[in-house]
Amino acid sequence: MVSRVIPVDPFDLVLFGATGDLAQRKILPALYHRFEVGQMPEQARIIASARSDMESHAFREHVRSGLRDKPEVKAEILDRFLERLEYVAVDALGETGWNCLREMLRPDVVRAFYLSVGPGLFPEIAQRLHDHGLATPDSRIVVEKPFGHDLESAKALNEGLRRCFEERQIYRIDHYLGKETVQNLMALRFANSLFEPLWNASHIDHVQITVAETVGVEGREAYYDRAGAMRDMVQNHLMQLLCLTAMEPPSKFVPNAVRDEKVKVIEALEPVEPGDIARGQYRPEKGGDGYLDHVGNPDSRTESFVALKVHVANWRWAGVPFYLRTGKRLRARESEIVVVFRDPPHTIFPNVGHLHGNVLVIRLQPDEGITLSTTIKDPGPGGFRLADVALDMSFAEALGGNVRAQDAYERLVMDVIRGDQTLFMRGDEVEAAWAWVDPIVHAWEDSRDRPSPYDPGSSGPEEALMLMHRDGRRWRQIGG
Ligand SMILES: NC(=O)C1=CN([C@@H]2O[C@H](COP(=O)(O)OP(=O)(O)OC[C@H]3O[C@@H](n4cnc5c(N)ncnc54)[C@H](OP(=O)(O)O)[C@@H]3O)[C@@H](O)[C@H]2O)C=CC1
Ligand SMILES: O=C1O[C@H](COP(=O)(O)O)[C@@H](O)[C@H](O)[C@H]1O
Repeated sequence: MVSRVIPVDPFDLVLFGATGDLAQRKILPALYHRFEVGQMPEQARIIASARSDMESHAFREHVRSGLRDKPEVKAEILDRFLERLEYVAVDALGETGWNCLREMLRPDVVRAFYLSVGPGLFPEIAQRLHDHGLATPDSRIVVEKPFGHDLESAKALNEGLRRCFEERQIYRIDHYLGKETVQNLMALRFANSLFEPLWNASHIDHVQITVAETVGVEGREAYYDRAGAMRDMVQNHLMQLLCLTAMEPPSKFVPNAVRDEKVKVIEALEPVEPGDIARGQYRPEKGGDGYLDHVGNPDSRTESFVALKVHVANWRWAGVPFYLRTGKRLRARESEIVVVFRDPPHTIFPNVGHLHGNVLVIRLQPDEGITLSTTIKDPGPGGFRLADVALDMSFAEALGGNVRAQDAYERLVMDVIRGDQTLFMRGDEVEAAWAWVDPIVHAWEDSRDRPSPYDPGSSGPEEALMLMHRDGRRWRQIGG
């Protein structure tokens, strides 16, 4: 299956923080790929910007050296892509560069400002874009995560941005929303008639959402030690996965209809009981370093793992627990949503042993796909026995081996140019998520308790396993 690429309108994309890690590792490669597939029209231009003083050709060489060794990058296409790049030095906190930037921008194309800089600079840059006359009524501003450290700081960021831009112009990135399978979750639920009638407390026993990473906190130690897993991952990525799993069908697939439904889920979340949370911090590896060494803070009480049981208090989900967990240095890199259906109300097959029954696994990464386990008759000779089998669908295989999956940033940047906010978080959504997270992290900060240590390469601390065991349930094995 080959999908047709529709070019977007001509644009000027100003990338602040263009020399930084995220821009080099994610945003510029994403733009290269959209160029390669023909989604960028002739008149599309990327204006890279940071404080460092350099000429455009030096910046292009910098980008070339980061991209040219990637196996999927073609030298001749890279040359043509680099011609679309200009560089201008701008100090977000001073006056340098703003006039130059204004002169470069064209009046008759889509104008977008991507702020790949620390969140402390968001209001500063928004204000200067406004004061220097660069922000037009139709221009767009894109901001990276973290969107605040708590409710108060998120409100301050929203106020800072809204002084200069309207909500319809603000694109708050959560890159999980750009992942193919995350969007497939909506397609699965709302483009099929099979699942939705069963998608409620009458038929679903519980839901598990796991985002497990093998990496530690390397490279972002200072930020992470202030944030921890709850702020870094649960407040945004896991919250979004929970919302898309639990929300009511929106009336249309349009930004505010989708986002209204997500906000209702967040507002329906019950406060979490302290006994329903497990926190962990990874130990030193044999002969190596652990979390405390990595962040250079022997007293750190920041969690690199968290698991929690969450309830969505509404008719659809009454009594259905959602178990969430995420952590660093775990056994495997694996993100999935597992929907465990209730057992049949009555079994006509005695002595069949324990089976898993119907479990729908939506795999976000790696090997994106969907598996539905069902119970069938075991074809073996030993009488009437039952067995679990998986109906397995890997997207890579289903869509043809030669289709390269789009990276989340590719989709999101092009959605900005198209002016589609569906996959971006609205201001009230972010604030609602912080309002739910704040009491949890503040309680940790007020207590002297430490997170439980866990071994690198494991599934997290024992307490996380107990969270489900005591309810008579089990996590799906990470990397299993
Ligand atoms: N890196 C990652 O994996 C992820 C990052 N993010 C978020 O993305 C944003 C950028 O992160 P990252 O790329 O890692 O950060 P870096 O520290 O690597 O880069 C920061 C960029 O901002 C520029 N900058 C800093 N101060 C100023 C200033 N006063 N005026 C103009 N430009 C300035 C820097 O360039 P110069 O020094 O030349 O001015 C540099 O280009 C952050 O909000 C981060 O939280 C989100 C998810 C993942
Ligand atoms: O936003 C973040 O996400 C990454 C995980 O993203 P993935 O696409 O690789 O799953 C995480 O490592 C990082 O700590 C966090 O800030």
